[in-house]
Amino acid sequence: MSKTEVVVYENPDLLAAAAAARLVTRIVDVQAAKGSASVVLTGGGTGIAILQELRDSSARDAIDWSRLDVYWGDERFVPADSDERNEKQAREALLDHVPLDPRRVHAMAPSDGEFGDDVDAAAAAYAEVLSGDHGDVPAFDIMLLGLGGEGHTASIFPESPAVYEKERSVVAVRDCPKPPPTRISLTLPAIRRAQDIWLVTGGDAKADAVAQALAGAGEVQIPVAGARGTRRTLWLLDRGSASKLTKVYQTPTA
Ligand SMILES: O=C1O[C@H](COP(=O)(O)O)[C@@H](O)[C@H](O)[C@H]1O
Repeated sequence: MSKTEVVVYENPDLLAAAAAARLVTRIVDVQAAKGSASVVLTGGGTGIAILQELRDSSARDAIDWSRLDVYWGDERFVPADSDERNEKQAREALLDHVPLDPRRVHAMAPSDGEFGDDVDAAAAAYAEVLSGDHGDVPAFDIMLLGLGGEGHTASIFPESPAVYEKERSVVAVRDCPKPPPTRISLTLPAIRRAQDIWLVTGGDAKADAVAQALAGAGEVQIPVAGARGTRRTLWLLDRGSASKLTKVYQTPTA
């Protein structure tokens, strides 16, 4: 299991800008080493702010966008044109502004897509997308994950059926405490296939969950505690979300 690293930025804007810069560097390094790279996106305020920062950064041109696979860690099961959809927000923030290969953008189905409102079928189809020809969930190069104040990550909520899932890589999620209630999510076993997991979040409302996860809480109560990469587990926080940590972590000056 990878060591946990924590970096605390002065404010949410700096956090988003620094995470975007880190993304460019990591994607370029992986592409140089292997030819192509894969990234798993998150929804949520910080996740989308990072994509906006990347769109506005001239360094984004260092990435070979045609050799990048894009996946999602979770999706809200709503119509394709809903503003709540993580894919729509990511497209508006970044994906529609860069020359990605559309065949390498792997979105989860919306509730008005080919599976209609059958969220189980949509989740099973995404599991097939992940397993592809090799039969295994990819060892994603970089996975971005946000978290909720009660400790959820992706759409895995505390004490919910999804947090107990050991076999499937993708599940349908119902009755979420946070709207919209129906979602699709990678499971913790699939999340733990990622090489790098970057947990990105800002604001005081996340401070308890961050502190509990980093203090070693169990993943059933605090699912984000179960998100660990095989190569690296990196928490990128702002002062608010880090405010209940007892240990002093690295705070960059710029
Ligand atoms: O609903 C979701 O929320 C979380 C966290 O979002 P935030 O806006 O509170 O930071 C996000 O990680 C997840 O992808 C999304 O579906």
